[in-house]
Amino acid sequence: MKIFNAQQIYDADKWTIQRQGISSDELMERAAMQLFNWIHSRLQGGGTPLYIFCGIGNNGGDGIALARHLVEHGYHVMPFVVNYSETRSKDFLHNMERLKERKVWPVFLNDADDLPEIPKEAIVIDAIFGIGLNRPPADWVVKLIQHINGSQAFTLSVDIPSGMFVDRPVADYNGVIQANFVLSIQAPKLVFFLPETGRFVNQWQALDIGLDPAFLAEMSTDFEFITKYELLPAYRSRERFTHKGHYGHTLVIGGSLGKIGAVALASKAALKAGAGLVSSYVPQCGLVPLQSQLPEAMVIVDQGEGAITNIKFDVAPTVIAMGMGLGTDDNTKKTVGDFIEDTEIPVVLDADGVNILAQKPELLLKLPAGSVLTPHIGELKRLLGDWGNDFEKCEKAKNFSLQYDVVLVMKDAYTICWYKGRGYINSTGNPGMATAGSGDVLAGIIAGFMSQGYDALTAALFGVYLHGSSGDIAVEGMGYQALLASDLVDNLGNAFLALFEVPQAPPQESGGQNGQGGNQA
Ligand SMILES: NC(=O)C1=CN([C@@H]2O[C@H](COP(=O)(O)OP(=O)(O)OC[C@H]3O[C@@H](n4cnc5c(N)ncnc54)[C@H](O)[C@@H]3O)[C@@H](O)[C@H]2O)[C@H](O)CC1
Ligand SMILES: [K+]
Repeated sequence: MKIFNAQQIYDADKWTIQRQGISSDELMERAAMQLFNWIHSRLQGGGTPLYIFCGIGNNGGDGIALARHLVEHGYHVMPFVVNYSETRSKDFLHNMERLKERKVWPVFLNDADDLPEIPKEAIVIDAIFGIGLNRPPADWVVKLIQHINGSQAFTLSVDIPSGMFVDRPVADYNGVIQANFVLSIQAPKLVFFLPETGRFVNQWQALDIGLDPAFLAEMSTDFEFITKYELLPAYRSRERFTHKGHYGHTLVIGGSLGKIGAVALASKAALKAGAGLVSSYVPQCGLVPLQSQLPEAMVIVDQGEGAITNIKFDVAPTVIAMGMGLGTDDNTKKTVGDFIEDTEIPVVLDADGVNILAQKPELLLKLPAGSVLTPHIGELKRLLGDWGNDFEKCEKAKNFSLQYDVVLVMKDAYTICWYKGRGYINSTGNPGMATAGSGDVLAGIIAGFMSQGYDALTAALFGVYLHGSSGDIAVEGMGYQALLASDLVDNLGNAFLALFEVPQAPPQESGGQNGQGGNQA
């Protein structure tokens, strides 16, 4: 699902109005109907008071039109106009007239003395600012936002939490609506997925208002939200007359004394992801533990006892997953550096592998074509240097991936994979996955996909998605705290099966429990 910027949304509006021969007012009416249907199907006409705070732009217009539908269906509606400007939009004014025709007169709020009492059992509908916010709100509007946040009432934001810009960092963290739920018009916004702004969005759902599909399909976007529907066309089924040689050979290089488990997790994950063969390259201390716990993998031992000191093997892997549990021994760093410099086999570099690149940036230019880096936030900082905010972080990550022609997997609550100037935002995962070994499993899955012939980007997208999906399935049976990285491996088969489950109802683009969500690896 494409993620549009504000200009693209305005362009799509214009085009839709022209192409479909409708007025902008009719488009707003579609948005209001979708908002109404969503609320009505949940409240079923219940008597909960609905406090609707509307700005004077089109976001406010959505709110006023919604108020009319709710009034017509007998809801207990308390509409307010947050009168922050004299420049009202045409469709806002139009909907105000319609509401007044129904003998409903919103209360106008003009300054901080006007803040209404909001009972905590009320539902607040926030339609103050939408994607048109272009400067920090006035102080009294910030006070209103704080007042709403302090009310403890369930808060539903229309399109985007008010006070949040759609394309730049928050100006004042105390001046943004803390939304329990966001009903986002047509598509989710990038800011829902970045940690600094995403924390204001607990759950969200996109409401399709029928913007011209051909126009949307043609528009190229900087970001895409990856669900199984984006991935399924790239899935390769297992053919009958094939053997293990058709599915490639993953070599996992890593481990040091006390950290052999990382290699075991990555190796098993690669096998579970479908690699035909997996070899694990470890120091000598890894031989017995690996052979005894993972009989399906072959083990190659380095000459070093407790750490890898001189990488040498005589197999011909399709892909190499490298870095998990390596440690920081000087000999290890040297042999890994030399190896990266010489090899032409695509690598999936994780953990200490990434740190070695950060220390020796000259190696970045030597990375084999089709390689993938999977840093967590700390490793990313070592690689890119610090950033001022999430937008700057994204810009740096995008440029890094472009400069070195690698897939950069930026692991976070919503992991973003960067390639060729685009960011692919993952939709699965949960905070239970913030646990030791989770990243080793991810690197193994991605390598397992690459070994089967998937290109690096597709392998990364499948890997990140299935890793998160496996975590989501696992926590259903155990909760967040008890999740272990090995549960992610054990549930990978179920995650594959879930790819092919047909939903009972048409798929709804949604995401959520953001305060609790994320596929931290
Ligand atoms: N296709 C769609 O997604 C549709 C979305 N709709 C809704 O329209 C809003 C966007 O409406 P817009 O009028 O452009 O902006 P806002 O409602 O966000 O209003 C802001 C308004 O006020 C001015 N402004 C900006 N910042 C400030 C400030 N700090 N203080 C005072 N005034 C400010 C700005 O110039 C705007 O005019 C979108 O979010 C959806 O909710 C349509 O209903 C249907 C199509
Ligand atoms: K809003």
